[in-house]
Amino acid sequence: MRNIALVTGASSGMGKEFVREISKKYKGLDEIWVVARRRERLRELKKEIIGTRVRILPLDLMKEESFERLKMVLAKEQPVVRILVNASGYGISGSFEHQTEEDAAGMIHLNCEALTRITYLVLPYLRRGSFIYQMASSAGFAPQPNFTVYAATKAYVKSFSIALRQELSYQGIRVIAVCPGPVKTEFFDRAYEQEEVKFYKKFVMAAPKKVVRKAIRDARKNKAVSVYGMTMKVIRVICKLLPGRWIAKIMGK
Ligand SMILES: NC(=O)C1=CN([C@@H]2O[C@H](COP(=O)(O)OP(=O)(O)OC[C@H]3O[C@@H](n4cnc5c(N)ncnc54)[C@H](OP(=O)(O)O)[C@@H]3O)[C@@H](O)[C@H]2O)C=CC1
Ligand SMILES: CC(=O)[C@H](N)C(=O)O
Repeated sequence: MRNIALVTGASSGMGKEFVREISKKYKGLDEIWVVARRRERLRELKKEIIGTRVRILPLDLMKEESFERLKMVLAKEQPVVRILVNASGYGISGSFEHQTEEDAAGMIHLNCEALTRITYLVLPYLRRGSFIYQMASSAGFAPQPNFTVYAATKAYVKSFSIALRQELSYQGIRVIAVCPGPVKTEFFDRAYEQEEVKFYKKFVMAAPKKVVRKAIRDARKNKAVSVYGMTMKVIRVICKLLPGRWIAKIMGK
């Protein structure tokens, strides 16, 4: 029986960092399966990882055939998935009306639908003691004008993860919603292509390695949500205390 970890969004940012950390921190894994569109990036990562085999699955999770392919590979290999990390995702900032229809729908497609389908496909291969890391965001704590669709997708991921965690707790499978604030990755190149990254985001920008290490520690403590940094923890409490429409008003200004 082969024990594996499956990481989506592994070609950059937090997905890539998860692969690095998993290879060091989880003993007894035979393989790490890495998913993203950029094959070259995945090859570079494979070369870097020592001690655990890396299997490259160059898949576009916006395309139907990718799910068929993953389903087939899982059915053929019959692995035990010890860790699933859903880190593929993107965001586009700016007002809803100035966004392209493709992007507005695309964020929902990748951040919500693909993440849900991957979780569903992998579920039969998880066992007692397995972990699911879902990349949500602090953007999921409250509605965010000018990041409207993105924040809504992350509210979905957070809600989905917390409910699923409860459902799977009886099988001894742990689900954690990872909810960092701004993290220094390529995410911002695409998200803020049309405008400057907000100064307060630059101010609290975290290193991906620290966010991922904290997520792994929190998952081991069986936490439902992982939030990196004091600022984001305070923001989370504020978002719990104030009505969403107030937060939206403040953020909108
Ligand atoms: N950076 C931040 O501040 C924060 C990010 N997050 C969330 O964390 C997750 C990871 O983000 P981060 O690491 O920052 O971003 P990156 O842009 O660095 O990484 C995104 C990953 O998603 C993959 N991806 C994008 N589109 C597709 C697709 N169609 N099919 C398959 N894979 C795809 C990319 O690979 P490729 O292009 O090769 O396909 C890449 O590996 C996202 O869900 C993001 O929303 C949450 C909180 C904060
Ligand atoms: C990109 C993110 O998800 C981050 N939490 C932010 O709000 O900037």
